[in-house]
Amino acid sequence: MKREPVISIKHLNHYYGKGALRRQILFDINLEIYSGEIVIMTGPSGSGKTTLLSLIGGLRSVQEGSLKFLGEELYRASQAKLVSLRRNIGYIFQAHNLLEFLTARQNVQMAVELNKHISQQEAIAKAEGILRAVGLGQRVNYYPDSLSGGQKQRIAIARALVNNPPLVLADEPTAALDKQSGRDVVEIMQHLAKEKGTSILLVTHDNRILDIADRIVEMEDGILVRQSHSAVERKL
Ligand SMILES: Nc1ncnc2c1ncn2[C@@H]1O[C@H](COP(=O)(O)OP(=O)(O)OP(=O)(O)O)[C@@H](O)[C@H]1O
Repeated sequence: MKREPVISIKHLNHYYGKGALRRQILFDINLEIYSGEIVIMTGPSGSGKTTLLSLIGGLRSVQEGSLKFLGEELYRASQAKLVSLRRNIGYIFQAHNLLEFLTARQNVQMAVELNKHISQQEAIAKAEGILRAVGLGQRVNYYPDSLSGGQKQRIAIARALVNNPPLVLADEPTAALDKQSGRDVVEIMQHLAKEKGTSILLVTHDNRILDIADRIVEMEDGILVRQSHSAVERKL
């Protein structure tokens, strides 16, 4: 039986600008990501990685080609469909985007309460549970300001994963961290993803974390120039 990919991209092109200023940024991208796979995307600055990530995340409209998330076509999808898609994706960015006036637990709890009609007690229990899983059980009532960069990034991971999304998108999650904190952060992501069967697409310049990937894809001038085949595809 052929497994349905979480993400399936075919002949995707993308352009910025209008008229004479219109410039093609992505060229004929083809990529599939399967359930539970960790895919790392590398490539020089300006090669189009963030653009591709934002298209996959439903943060931009697909202009040309096909991009399917769990079998649902995003090309010509309505805004309402994109909004509902975003609920199924966890986002982790370099700037962790935590709310400074909320504690670690409240930052995570808010993500739970946005998505589901569950009681406050349940939301608190879920938030505290995942904060323990990322090693912050002793810090649930701390404000981000009083935590280290690595600890803040772990809150962002907890927030991205707390609703068990099928896909997590991470853009340079270790860029602001020292070597050990960066390593800890990606190992926590790897561990939680494998435990829950979450797929992760992670953009990075950080060569020290490439070994956590099941597959590495490389972007150059808007073209996916190299991609190793995943174990899942090899088995098909
Ligand atoms: N909103 C925009 N409008 C016009 N051009 C843009 C826009 N966003 C990005 N670009 C251009 O598109 C190209 C690809 O940018 P993108 O941010 O996707 O690359 P990247 O590989 O993620 O780079 P980095 O590693 O530096 O984050 C760059 O030349 C950039 O200047």
